[in-house]
Amino acid sequence: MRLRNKPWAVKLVQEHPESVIDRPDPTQKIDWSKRFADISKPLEIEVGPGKGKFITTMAEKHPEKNFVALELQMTAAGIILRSKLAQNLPNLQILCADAANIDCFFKKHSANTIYLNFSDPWPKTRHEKRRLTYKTFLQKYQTVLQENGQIQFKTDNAGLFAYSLQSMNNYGMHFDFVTVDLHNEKEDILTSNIETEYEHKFASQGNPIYALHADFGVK
Ligand SMILES: C[S@@+](CC[C@H](N)C(=O)[O-])C[C@H]1O[C@@H](n2cnc3c(N)ncnc32)[C@H](O)[C@@H]1O
Repeated sequence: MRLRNKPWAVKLVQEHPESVIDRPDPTQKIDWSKRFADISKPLEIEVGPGKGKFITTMAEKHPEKNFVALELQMTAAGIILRSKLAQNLPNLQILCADAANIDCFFKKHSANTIYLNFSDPWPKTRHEKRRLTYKTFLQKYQTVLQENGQIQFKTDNAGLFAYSLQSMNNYGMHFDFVTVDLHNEKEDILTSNIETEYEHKFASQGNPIYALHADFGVK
């Protein structure tokens, strides 16, 4: 998804370096202890949050955790920042960067969950390496996640879901939860689900939502 460029979003990002790290140097680790009031809280990362409904809702509901929104597009980063400021979410930081460098920005084994929500499907075989569940991405997530840390993935795209199951299985990951119809799951699963913008759109069109939780097992 490519958002139309919004000059106000770029300006807002530039005015708030305390909340957004804009295209950092991948050779330098980020000192997150300078950005979160309490670094001992569990850290959760969403890769590709888009306009950020999921991550801002999570940050609001879970003040006992720290969140990082890792988003490629500056306009999306600005939209998330606007919500962060409006909702007053000190436990949310925005990292405007490519997830291909995720292992450069976080200490080893420092996060306990990585969320991949409605990632771009890149259906052409020649673009396989860009899919956020390609093996090189899985390897980087493994570096960043704690032992028993989880990847939580949701999509409306059957092809990307099948591909991701296969890619994670080939990598030796364990599946803790898999569904091909998240919105018709049991009540407790439904009540804990936080919808994303894409999820709301596709589910309201009657499309099934696929989801999985997977971990790398104890190394
Ligand atoms: C299809 S949108 C989904 C947005 C949101 N997660 C949702 O469910 O509504 C995918 C988002 O992932 C971001 N993205 C794609 N590749 C990325 C990468 N390598 N690193 C960081 N963000 C990425 C895009 O900029 C876009 O905002």
